[in-house]
Amino acid sequence: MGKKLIHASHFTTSLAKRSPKRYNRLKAIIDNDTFKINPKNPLKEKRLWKYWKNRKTLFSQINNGKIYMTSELWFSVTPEIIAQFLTQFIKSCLPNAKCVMDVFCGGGGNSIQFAKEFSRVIGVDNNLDHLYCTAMNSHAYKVEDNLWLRYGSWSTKFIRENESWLHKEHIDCVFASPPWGGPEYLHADTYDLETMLIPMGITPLLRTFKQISSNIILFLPRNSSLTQVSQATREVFGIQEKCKVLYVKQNGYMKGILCIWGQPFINYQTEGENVVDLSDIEGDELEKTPNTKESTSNIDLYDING
Ligand SMILES: C[S@@+](CC[C@H](N)C(=O)[O-])C[C@H]1O[C@@H](n2cnc3c(N)ncnc32)[C@H](O)[C@@H]1O
Repeated sequence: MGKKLIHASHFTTSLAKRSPKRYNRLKAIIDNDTFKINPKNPLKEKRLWKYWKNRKTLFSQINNGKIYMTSELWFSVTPEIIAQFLTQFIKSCLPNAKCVMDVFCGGGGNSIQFAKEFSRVIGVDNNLDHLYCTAMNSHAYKVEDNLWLRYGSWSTKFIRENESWLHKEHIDCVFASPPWGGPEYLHADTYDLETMLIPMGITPLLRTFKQISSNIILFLPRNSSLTQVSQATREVFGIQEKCKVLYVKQNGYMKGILCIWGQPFINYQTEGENVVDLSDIEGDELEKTPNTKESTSNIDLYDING
């Protein structure tokens, strides 16, 4: 199944055998350990200092000197506590799940946590440097046995060309943290999910995911338009379908929202004492805000504090 999938445990050797051209592009990076983070050498790029200061929130293992990052990954990786929460949430709602797909897997922030709980995790990314970082980082967390990686650009064409093995995988849940367009996303009052999200708007993106699994989770900017979330839900899944939105806060700072589709997730009580074991995270149902009345009546809002 999925001949083009590369097992994370032998990512570089498999890449060298199967795609020598791609391997040659990475060779100098591999030989020089370019992306390996030395915890004793703070980053030189000023714009990354704040991420460096909080590096342990991204990967708790980072000070052990086994984590690999590109410049872009510093502001892209999902903080570990959020990735852990999400994994536990999926596990609680889908206790028999085996296979989770992480589209746009970046440096493996999510894939690694998924691989701790699920026996088959498939990470997809169109940046070979990032796939390499994910593979190396999975070694740091000793979860490489459960992780397979696929180089490719997510699109309707990708689905068409990979339809056969994607269906054979029986993917229980698709998670995606698509690029938000860099830290500039915060300059807009409302983040337009149809025009600002990369590589496509929320509606076409959901259509691609729906072909793979009915359980879908997206990590989106905190200022995302809920009206668009609601409209996309109706357009892609029909008027009866609901979307659960979790507001994710870390140390009081809103990091983003998790938009969740699929009956097992919607039916699961994300409040009170029945919430998954969140360690120091708790869930409380939020009052619907005034601008989210009728047009977003198919959305349930919750607040998650880390
Ligand atoms: C926000 S990051 C994901 C971070 C990841 N969740 C983590 O915790 O490390 C988005 C990723 O999407 C990838 N990407 C951008 N466009 C893509 C496309 N068309 N197909 C696949 N991956 C893409 C980027 O290379 C980047 O690694």
